[in-house]
Amino acid sequence: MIEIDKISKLYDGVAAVDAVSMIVETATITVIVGTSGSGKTTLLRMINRLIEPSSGEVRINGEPTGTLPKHVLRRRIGYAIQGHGLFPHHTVARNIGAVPELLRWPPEKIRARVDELLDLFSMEPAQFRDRFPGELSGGQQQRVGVARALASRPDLLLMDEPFGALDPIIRARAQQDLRRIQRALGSTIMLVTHDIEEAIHLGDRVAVMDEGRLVQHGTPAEIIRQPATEFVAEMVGGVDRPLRLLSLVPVSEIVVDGPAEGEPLDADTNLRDALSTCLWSGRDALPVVRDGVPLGRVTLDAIRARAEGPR
Ligand SMILES: Nc1ncnc2c1ncn2[C@@H]1O[C@H](COP(=O)(O)OP(=O)(O)OP(=O)(O)O)[C@@H](O)[C@H]1O
Repeated sequence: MIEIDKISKLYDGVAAVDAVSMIVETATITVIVGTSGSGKTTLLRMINRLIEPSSGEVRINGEPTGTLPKHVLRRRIGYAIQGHGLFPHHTVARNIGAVPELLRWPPEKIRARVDELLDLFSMEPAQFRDRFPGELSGGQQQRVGVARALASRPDLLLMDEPFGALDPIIRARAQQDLRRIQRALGSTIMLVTHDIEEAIHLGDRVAVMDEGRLVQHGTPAEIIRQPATEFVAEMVGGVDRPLRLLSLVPVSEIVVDGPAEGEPLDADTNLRDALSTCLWSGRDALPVVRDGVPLGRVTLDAIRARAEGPR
């Protein structure tokens, strides 16, 4: 568990971050979202002490970060930034293994860890292990950057706009991958973005910053349904709120017995995508499968009811 306790940063008497407190549970993703200049990056960097707080404290599993030597802290907290920061003259394997190497893990253990991470990121180890960053696509470089930050199994991974440089289609894939990998490894992640859609898709918890203050901290559904301030309401927008709610629910939640025609949907597909499939293909029910096994069907009426009704 990470406890952020009334942390502030003043620059010339002006608060870039103003008494922010929050608790981040282990094995969850917290997304910090806000407009430019709201203090997101400053908050993130105070956690690994790249920026010294003016006041307040951060505790990792009960231990105040202020008492840990910086090099120990950096090992316990991974940091991934936009642009990846890969070493261009080192292979993918050396880049990913950089921290384990520093920690003097035995070579076979490093190699196994590198291959495990490459596998998780859908990059065939034999094909990618010995390449250099310049021989990878932007999306692949981004994955190697995140794999490197996860390699030593940090207590916490901080990510600052990790997908900012990716085009929208790869970006959606990269977000899904991160979610899958975070679940598989049980990692604790704090991620900064200015993109509310990204926050809603990725976060177990969303923290909204405005002018240095934390104005709301809650689940994506809470942020959408009960925005705490005008600012949050504006950020999440009012018009397509039903669609946003649908994007939080998998079809498995409203699947019912019975047949339906056509291409099936996977049980993890969200209702927003299911709705667009219905509308696009002109069907009022879709078959649902999990791992290729039929589960039943999802109906257009049930999706509509879910969009309208309170939960
Ligand atoms: N070293 C500094 N000296 C003075 N002011 C600073 C410094 N670093 C940041 N600030 C100010 O603190 C505020 C918060 O900056 P921060 O970079 O945390 O915002 P942000 O939400 O991450 O913005 P962005 O999305 O644009 O990166 C801004 O007003 C910024 O100008």
